[in-house]
Amino acid sequence: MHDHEPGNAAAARQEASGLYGKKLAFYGAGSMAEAIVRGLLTRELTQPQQITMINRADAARLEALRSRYGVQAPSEGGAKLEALKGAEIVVLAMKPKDAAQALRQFGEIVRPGQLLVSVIAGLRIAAIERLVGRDVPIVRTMPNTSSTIGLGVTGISFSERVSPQARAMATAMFEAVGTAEVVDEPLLDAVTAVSGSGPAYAYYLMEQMIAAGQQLGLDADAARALTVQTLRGAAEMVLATGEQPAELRRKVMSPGGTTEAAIRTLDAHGFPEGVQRAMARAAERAGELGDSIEEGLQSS
Ligand SMILES: NC(=O)C1=CN([C@@H]2O[C@H](COP(=O)(O)OP(=O)(O)OC[C@H]3O[C@@H](n4cnc5c(N)ncnc54)[C@H](OP(=O)(O)O)[C@@H]3O)[C@@H](O)[C@H]2O)C=CC1
Ligand SMILES: O=C(O)[C@@H]1CCC=N1
Repeated sequence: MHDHEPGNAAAARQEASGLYGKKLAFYGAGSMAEAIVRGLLTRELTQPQQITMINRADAARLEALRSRYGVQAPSEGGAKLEALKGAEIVVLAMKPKDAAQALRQFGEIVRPGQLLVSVIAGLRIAAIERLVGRDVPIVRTMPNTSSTIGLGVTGISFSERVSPQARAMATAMFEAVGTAEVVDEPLLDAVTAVSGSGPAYAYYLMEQMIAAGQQLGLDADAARALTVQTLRGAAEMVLATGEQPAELRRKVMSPGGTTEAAIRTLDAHGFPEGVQRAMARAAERAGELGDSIEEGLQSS
């Protein structure tokens, strides 16, 4: 799937990651699972026949995944369980509200040596251990959907049981679809607020800029093209120059000019405080999701 590089680059990545040839089961086959699968296949880190995607009920979704990626996506219950049992790496990728039940089911069939990788917001390593056993190595992560195009960023933390090789493999899995930062587990809720949910803030800003551009007389296509390239260019400028965003902003803001007028208006409408409050609330919500999963485990 990767057209513009010599085959030996893919082979080097495959060797470095240790993922190639490993059986991967995605327990949950929604947006986030698809983003990772697509990224892994595009980077040729593994092959479609090594991947099984499992959901609860949506057969049309499974058919779409089979035809889009050539992965295994069984619809029959026994085959789903077999795939979970047989996988060397199981990626937990259902919504937090569905996690307790799914983990309970997995706890009955888990076998030693399997590596569990969770992408579930809020779900703590201790809660996973309670159901599947303390001997199972667990990787808790917070990726984002930009993994689809290899531009994701993922926060990662490990339980004590994760071996150095498994740490390297899990990190390589997410580096294959972007960049990865290892953080202490409690910081994953902050990562969720910054980069897990973050693409949505950028899209929301784009929505508002496109709508405002249209109000100012641009047609929809022009407003979209100008907005998207502007945000892309701004992100690339921060990376390419290494300068602080505040510094780059000052270079755009001529004294008494249009940008200053706009930024003052944003400040008057509470933009900085709004962003800070929004992200604090996202982090808090991640904690609440974790709490509610643990309450579900207690009531079982
Ligand atoms: N979307 C995002 O931007 C990000 C999401 N995440 C995390 O990823 C996880 C998944 O999110 P997302 O992909 O958006 O969610 P989706 O709703 O798109 O997908 C959830 C998937 O889980 C499946 N599922 C639910 N319960 C079970 C079960 N008991 N057994 C098997 N499959 C099950 C669903 O199947 P069915 O449709 O058949 O019910 C569906 O395929 C969440 O925990 C979220 O916190 C993390 C980072 C970013
Ligand atoms: O909104 C959510 O809960 C998930 C976690 C981060 C992005 N999507």
